[in-house]
Amino acid sequence: MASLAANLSQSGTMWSVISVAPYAIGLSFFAFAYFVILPYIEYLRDPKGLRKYPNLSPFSGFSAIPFMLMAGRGFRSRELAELHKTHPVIRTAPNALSYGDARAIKDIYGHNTKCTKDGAYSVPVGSHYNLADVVDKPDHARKRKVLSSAYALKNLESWEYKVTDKIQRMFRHFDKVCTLAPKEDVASGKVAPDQKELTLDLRGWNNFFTLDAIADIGLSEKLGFLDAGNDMVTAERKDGSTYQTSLREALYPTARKQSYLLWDYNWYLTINKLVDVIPFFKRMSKSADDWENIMWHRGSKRLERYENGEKLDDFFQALMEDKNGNANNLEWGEVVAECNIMMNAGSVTTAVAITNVMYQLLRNPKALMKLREELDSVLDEDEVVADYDKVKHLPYLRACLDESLRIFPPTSHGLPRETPAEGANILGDWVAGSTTVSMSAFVAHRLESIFPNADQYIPERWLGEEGKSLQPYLIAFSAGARSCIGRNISYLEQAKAVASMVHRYDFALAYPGWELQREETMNLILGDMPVKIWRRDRSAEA
Ligand code: HEM
Repeated sequence: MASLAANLSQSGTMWSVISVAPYAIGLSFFAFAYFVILPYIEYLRDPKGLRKYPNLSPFSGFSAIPFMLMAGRGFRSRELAELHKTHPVIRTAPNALSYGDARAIKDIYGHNTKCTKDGAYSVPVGSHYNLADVVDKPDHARKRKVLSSAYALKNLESWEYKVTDKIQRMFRHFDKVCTLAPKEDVASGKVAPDQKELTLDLRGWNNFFTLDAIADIGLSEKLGFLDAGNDMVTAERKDGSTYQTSLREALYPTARKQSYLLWDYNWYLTINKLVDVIPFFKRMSKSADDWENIMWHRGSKRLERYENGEKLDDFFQALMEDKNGNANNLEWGEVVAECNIMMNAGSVTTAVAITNVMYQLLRNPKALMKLREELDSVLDEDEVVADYDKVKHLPYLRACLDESLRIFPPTSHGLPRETPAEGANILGDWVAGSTTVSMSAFVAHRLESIFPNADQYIPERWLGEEGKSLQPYLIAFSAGARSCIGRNISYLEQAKAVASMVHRYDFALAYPGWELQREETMNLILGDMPVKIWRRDRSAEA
């Protein structure tokens, strides 16, 4: 009986295999034809004239997969920078060109460009666009007008006290974990400090700082990460239930997933769901939900205060009403979307920037010394947090910040733009309509023709008239109408934080030659930065 049943089930399995086989074969053939043969025919047909450009890989003319795989290797722009040394234009995908010549900056991103943001921005959008992902030019202009008062310098400087407060809180922790001043050989970076004395992860604390600061500037919200020493926050599901989660764990993996998958716009949404069968990607999707839920909770709490008539001095207030108190009448989804981008773009990038400068200064003691001299000449000896008025025009401080933004731009990847329907002239060449074009800031900043010894940290290059003439090639904040609206907030945070840290403390890296780990997602994010920290001893320096 048992063997009859086994035979029956075996023959049943066989029949079902036989009956399914034609469909499987058909499907495979269809997939092969759709994903390989047709794109290859299109590649040979070359209706847009893109075949004249060298391919990133032999497959790039008919598939975006090689470009997607590059993301997995961790630093796409660095690989592109190498390739662009010999090729000014590279075809990275069937419909995408990467540029490696500084003249392309104006053509692609400049004020007069006809290029717009491409599918990379619109495809993943939720219910409402925010200022950074809106594609339509008039809609962008409308949003930028509403938001420009929120981001205006005048508002910004009136919010300085919020940044001061966060630096004070950060320094309470720094003071607590300060170690004893080391011997000269450790202080000068020649000898590794005792590993037990690496009491501070500077990268983590810079991130707590920028998150606490932007939450206060934006939503009058006290996240309290600097007080707690961690980034646990409340998130709220749409059914009203709440839970605790790590903010950075919610924020970073979402960008990582997009950087792997977001290069075939037609298939992104499908691929994005399909890959969730793999736990590695599934975890990233959960992070995206957590991020939405965090922002939903924060936004709702702030709305409650607004509806209760509280007039708070923050970005949210400026979103809801113009300076005369007239309602802006934005839909609630749009308000949440703007808060979302402000918290996201407004924290990650500046934390990366501050960490990078500190890292560069520790690796370049002469630059650090020069900066100290400049700071000591304007700050009182016992001044804990640098007053922005005193440091905002210091040329060497600004040069240190800009040189760091140059050598490792926090948003490093090529920001994709689409040529208008009628095509566009780029580098003197006509490029057909609806083609994706981009130039990575990392690639632009490593051009030897503009930045000699481009791999070296040389703040002096930004000084004087010569330095001024380099500014158009610093595209860490992008360029033109879609350039960063938050750059002034960022410079304020960077200048105050770096000046105050350098003025009050001394640091040593984990060992001579220690390097900061970087991973390029949409941003160039950083690994931990363990340091030994101690209070500066001016008498010993004299
Ligand atoms: C070092 C710090 C920063 C860097 C390197 C940076 C970089 C950039 C870049 C490259 C863009 C263009 C993005 C694109 O075209 O896709 C951009 C746009 C934007 N950034 Fe920043 N950013 C920084 C700080 C900030 C801060 C502090 C905020 C907000 C408080 C902010 C908010 C925005 C917004 C809203 C946009 C979109 C602007 C538009 O399209 O009109 N950023 N940023």
